[in-house]
Formats: sequence, structure tokens, C-alpha cells
Amino acid sequence: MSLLEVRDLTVTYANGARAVRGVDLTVEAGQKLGIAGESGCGKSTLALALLRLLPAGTEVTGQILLNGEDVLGMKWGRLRAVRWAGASIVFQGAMHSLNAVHRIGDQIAEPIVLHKTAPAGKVKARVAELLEHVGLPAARAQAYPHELSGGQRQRVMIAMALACAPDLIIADEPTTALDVMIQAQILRLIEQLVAEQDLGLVMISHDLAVLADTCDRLTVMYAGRVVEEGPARQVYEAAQHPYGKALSAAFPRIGDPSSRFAPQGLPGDPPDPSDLPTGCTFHPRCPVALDICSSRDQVLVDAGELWRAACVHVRGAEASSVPDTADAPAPGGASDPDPAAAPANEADSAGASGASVGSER
Ligand SMILES: Nc1ncnc2c1ncn2[C@@H]1O[C@H](COP(=O)(O)OP(=O)(O)OP(=O)(O)O)[C@@H](O)[C@H]1O
Repeated sequence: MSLLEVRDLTVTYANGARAVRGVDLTVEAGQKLGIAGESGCGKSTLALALLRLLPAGTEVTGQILLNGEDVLGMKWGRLRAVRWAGASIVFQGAMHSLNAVHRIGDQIAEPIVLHKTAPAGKVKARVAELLEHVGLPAARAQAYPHELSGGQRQRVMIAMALACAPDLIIADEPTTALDVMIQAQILRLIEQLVAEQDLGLVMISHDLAVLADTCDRLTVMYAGRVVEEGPARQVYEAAQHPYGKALSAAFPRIGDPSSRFAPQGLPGDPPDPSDLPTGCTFHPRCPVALDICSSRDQVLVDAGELWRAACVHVRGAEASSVPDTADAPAPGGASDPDPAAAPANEADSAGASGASVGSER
């Protein structure tokens, strides 16, 4: 039994926006899964859906199994227990998630008291232990959120997430608001705690480099769908989907100083989830789109060992039914020698494919 199994998850907000569409995910115990995609691709919606934290009126279909238990079918009381003790979320921007008028020790104690994960007389000691675990002095329990730095507040959020000893941590852009040095510290802390306690991790970020460095597996989302998934380092270094390639090229490459100051941007923006393009939703921005891409979406097909991508250019996709593929560029092909040089914003490549490219950001 997997720690987390998500099958055909679709989330539709009350305004009709389908922010998550048919997503499948699996996280094994102790495994670290990264979910990447630009802002608006549905990553946070997916994270919130996992613990049923979406606003009332949102329609969620599909299946979410946490330790084999059906989260979407759970009664309210069971769901409350599962939210801290089964899986917990570290949100982006700790200042907004912490209550400004309560001492942080009291806030960390709250889930412990609620779920009775420590005897009443031992709650304070447990809070002190958790603070020290995340690298803060126990005395900081007396502090209010505004008395802490951004990095310290994020450490408090991590302490809270660990308070009831969950099996799974969901970290939604846990370092976005922090400067680079502190980001690295927080990422190392998360890695260390997850390894020590053999926790599962779902880490969400727009930064593929961070995810490749931290996670075992990587899922790339675009317009609410998974367009690529595979071993983290391999997907980062040689993404098979043009979107994965562009995302990877948009961030400095780990250990490659030459790319540090020359990240490539991806022109345009993800589509509005209430008004999605036909066919492959990436086709209006795709530098290697074929005519067929505007009318036919691609399913995920094998792109390597435990590696799948949903692009007509991936070997094994429905290439036989696609006209004129022989002349098309093959950026997603397994033999592409230089994924860092993905033609995400090469004008001639876009022109050759007839793709319409959106405005530069
Ligand atoms: N409550 C809501 N009602 C309607 N649409 C929403 C709501 N919340 C999010 N959306 C839309 O759903 C889409 C996905 O948003 P989501 O926040 O999940 O993306 P994301 O990839 O996590 O981006 P970010 O990193 O900016 O949070 C966006 O188009 C967003 O505008």
C-alpha cells in the first residue's frame, strides 16, 4: 500500500475554473515527490485538495487514498484527525499562516492538545523539543510571530507540521518568500527531518532546480494536468515535454555556473482554467507544436524508465497518427543532446511549427 495515491483527481472551483484535471500521483513511504509548474498551474489547488482544504462549493472528483484511507469519503471527525496526524501542510508565507496575536509556543501546542499526541503535562516539553528540532531555541516559544525573522517563522511552521508526527508533509512553496541563503537552510532542514523520520514529502515549487535537488521524483503540471513525471534529476536535466524543458531552462542549473546568470524565460502565461485552449493546452506557447496539437491532447506515455511525458514528440506517443512528424523538430526525443538549450523561446523554432507565442514576461 502506498502512503498517498491520487487517482484521476479533478478540481473545479465554483466559478467553473477547472484548476486540476485528471491528476494521478503516488508517493511511497519515505519518498519525496516534487510538483513543479508556473504560477496558476494548479499546484496549490492540488495540495489543498489532498486534505480537503478547498473553499466550500468547489467540486472535487476522483480518489485520494492516504495510507489506504479514502480522504474524499472521510467523515469530518476522521478528516480532522488525519489533517495533522496523517498529513500536514507547510504553506508559503508563514506570516499569513501564523496568528499574529498568539505566542508561537501556543500555536505549536494547539494541534498537540487537539489531537492529544502528548499528555497534558508534557505539551510544553513537546513544544520545546519541536522548536529545538527545527533549530530554534526553546525560549522562542514565548515570542510572537512578528518578533521572528522570515526564516524563523518558516521553521515554526515546520515545527507545527511535525507536531502530531504525520506520515506525510506537504510543503507548498516553503521557501518562496525567503532570501537565497535562508531558502537553502530551510530546504536542508526539511530534507533532514524527512530523512530522520522517514516521512513522505510532497514539495511544491515553480523552481525545478530546487525540486531536483531535494526530491526523488518530479511531476510537472501545466494547466491543471500532469505533463511529465519521472526521476527528479533526470527530468530536470533532460525533460521530455517542451514545457518541462522550458521550465528547467528558466532556472539556474545546479553545479553549472555558466547557466547561473543566463536563465531562459518562457514567453506567455498559463491559460485561464475556465477558458482552456483545445487540444494540448500548452500548444499556444509551444515552440514545437504541430497542427495536430491544437485539436488533440496527448496522454502520458513512457519516456524512459519510470518516466512518462504527454507530448506528441515523445517516442511512443501517437506519432503514427500525426501527419508530417518526420520533418518536425524533436526536442522531446530521448536522444536530444542538450536539454538546457531547449528552444523554448527560439523565434525560428516557433515559426517553423506555426506556434503562436504569447507576450514576453
Ligand atoms: N478560490 C478560487 N476560485 C476560483 N479560481 C481559483 C481559486 N483559487 C485558485 N483559482 C484558480 O485556479 C488556478 C490554479 O491556481 P493555483 O493557486 O492552484 O495555482 P498554483 O500553480 O499553485 O499557483 P501559485 O504558485 O501562484 O499559487 C488559477 O488559475 C487560479 O486563478
